[in-house]
Amino acid sequence: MSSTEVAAQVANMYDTILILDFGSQYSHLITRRIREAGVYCELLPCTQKISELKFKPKGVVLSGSPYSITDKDAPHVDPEVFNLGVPILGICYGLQEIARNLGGETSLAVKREYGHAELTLDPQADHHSFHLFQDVPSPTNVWMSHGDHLESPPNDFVIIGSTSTSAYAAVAHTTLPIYGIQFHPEVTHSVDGSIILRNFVIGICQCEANWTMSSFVDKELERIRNLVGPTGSVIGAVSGGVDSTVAAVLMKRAIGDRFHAVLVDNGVMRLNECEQVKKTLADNLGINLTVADAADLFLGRLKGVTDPEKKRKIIGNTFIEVFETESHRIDEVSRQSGLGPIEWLLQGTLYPDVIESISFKGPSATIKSHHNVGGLLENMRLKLIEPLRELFKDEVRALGTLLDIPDDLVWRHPFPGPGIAIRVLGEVTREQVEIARRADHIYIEEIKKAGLYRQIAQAYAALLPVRSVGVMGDQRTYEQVIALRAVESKDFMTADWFPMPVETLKRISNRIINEVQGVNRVLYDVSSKPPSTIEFE
Ligand SMILES: Nc1ncnc2c1ncn2[C@@H]1O[C@H](COP(=O)(O)OP(=O)(O)OP(=O)(O)O)[C@@H](O)[C@H]1O
Ligand SMILES: O=c1[nH]c(=O)c2[nH+]cn([C@@H]3O[C@H](COP(=O)(O)O)[C@@H](O)[C@H]3O)c2[nH]1
Ligand SMILES: NC(=O)CC[C@H](N)C(=O)O
Ligand SMILES: [Mg+2]
Repeated sequence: MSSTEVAAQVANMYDTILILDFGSQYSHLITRRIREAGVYCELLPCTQKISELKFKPKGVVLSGSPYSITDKDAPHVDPEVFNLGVPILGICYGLQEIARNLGGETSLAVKREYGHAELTLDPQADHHSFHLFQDVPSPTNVWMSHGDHLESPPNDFVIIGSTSTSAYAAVAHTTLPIYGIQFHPEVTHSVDGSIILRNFVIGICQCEANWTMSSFVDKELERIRNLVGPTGSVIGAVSGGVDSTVAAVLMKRAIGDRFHAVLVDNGVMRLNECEQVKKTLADNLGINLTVADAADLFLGRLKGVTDPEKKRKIIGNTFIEVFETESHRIDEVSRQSGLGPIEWLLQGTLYPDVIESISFKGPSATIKSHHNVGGLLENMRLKLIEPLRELFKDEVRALGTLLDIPDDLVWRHPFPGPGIAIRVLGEVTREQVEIARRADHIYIEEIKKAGLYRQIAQAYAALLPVRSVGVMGDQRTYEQVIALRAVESKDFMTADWFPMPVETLKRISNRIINEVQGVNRVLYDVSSKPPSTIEFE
């Protein structure tokens, strides 16, 4: 089954809003806000042919765009969208696109408008039974980001809101449920933006607000069972991270022991991590788990390697090799015990990955080659099952809580596939991994003690490939340096360094230097992303 077919399956189970993406940097936020209103929505590129749509939306949102509507190569929507007979909301470029299709006029603005604006509502002007601005005070603060504007709206459109610089900041058709707004309701700077979007999807499109994690669980369990059938078996790699754990627990609920989880001990996991994951997943959550001990194999292949990309490639390729060997073994055992062959591979793909891959803007430049299980499929001839592909990270966390996964796992910071290997700069040896591991363990322990863990998106200790001079017990030391990294981030695409309290830093530095042999200096990383990245390699 193709991934669009899977998406359509889900879209057909809920009242769904279709968001057509013209490449705006805020498009995914429209999706977020609508989901927060409890309504399911799908983001598709603006080039989507309406006749090829696999579900019937209850309403359509046209996003903003970096293009100017007057550009020769500007993207345009399939005009059939206006014949769907469902409500339409155009945001910024989307408004201009509505005007272009329905006979209005747009032009390049004299001056760009970026930032706050005060929107004054004209309640008289909205003739529809449900008002787009229901419960919104007038004036209200909105966020503008545009160069072009409406010169005149199409026939039968009236103004329902304006600002001092935009006469047509909000317009509506007098009889049809078609709306256009020049500002961005999806960004938090538009203070009543969420209410406006909720008014559109629930009040105007009349969607049922049934997108909740508990309804998702019921429907998803049913979908998985139908997909896999009464005898099918599924295999999946689990890391102990949030995504793979939630996906694994969902599979366990759906098909029990016909789901086989594999944890690869690559020798570069955190301190005691493999034992802990085994305890939680197998002992507490009852998942059918195999731990493949491949630490020697990984560390052997990493010997003498210092180049970050080479390390990543070695770990990625070795991971695939180990996982394949394990899955053949499990397949064999499964056949012999009468459970049937393994036909499916579980992946913890999330919605941001899906958005990225269908992005209207196309793929972005490779900064680092991320290791995940994507490379497995070609050789394995397994069908893919991705129960989280409709969810954002915070939805995955909510789902995890609902599935009774312990809090410390649900709120765990992300951990990269290549693990500590990309946090030990220079050659990765067993001894170096051990130093980084111990320092990291102390660091995280103290962050938790200080009650800061949840405020931080990701924190870890890296071991730098340099030595510095120190003095301990009147003796000269010449030892290594630990760098502490902690960042705040929503999506890990951009990040700011976390302002760690000085007292906490003092305690951490003191403990690391005293307790971790081989370290005599601790630094705190104050670089944001960009221009740095979150990981050192
Ligand atoms: N050591 C490992 N053993 C088995 N599978 C792994 C290992 N490391 C990574 N994976 C696989 O690679 C996938 C991608 O890793 P990723 O870190 O993005 O997700 P995660 O670990 O599930 O969650 P999180 O993002 O919270 O760390 C995991 O979901 C898991 O399937
Ligand atoms: O599963 C993963 N496999 C990888 O190879 C990998 N490399 C980086 N990361 C994580 O991605 C986020 C962004 O990291 P960077 O700013 O270093 O690119 C951060 O959360 C990183 O921890 C990885 N995750
Ligand atoms: N944010 C937007 O959608 C901007 C649309 C268009 N690029 C403009 O400048 O008006
Ligand atoms: Mg991980």
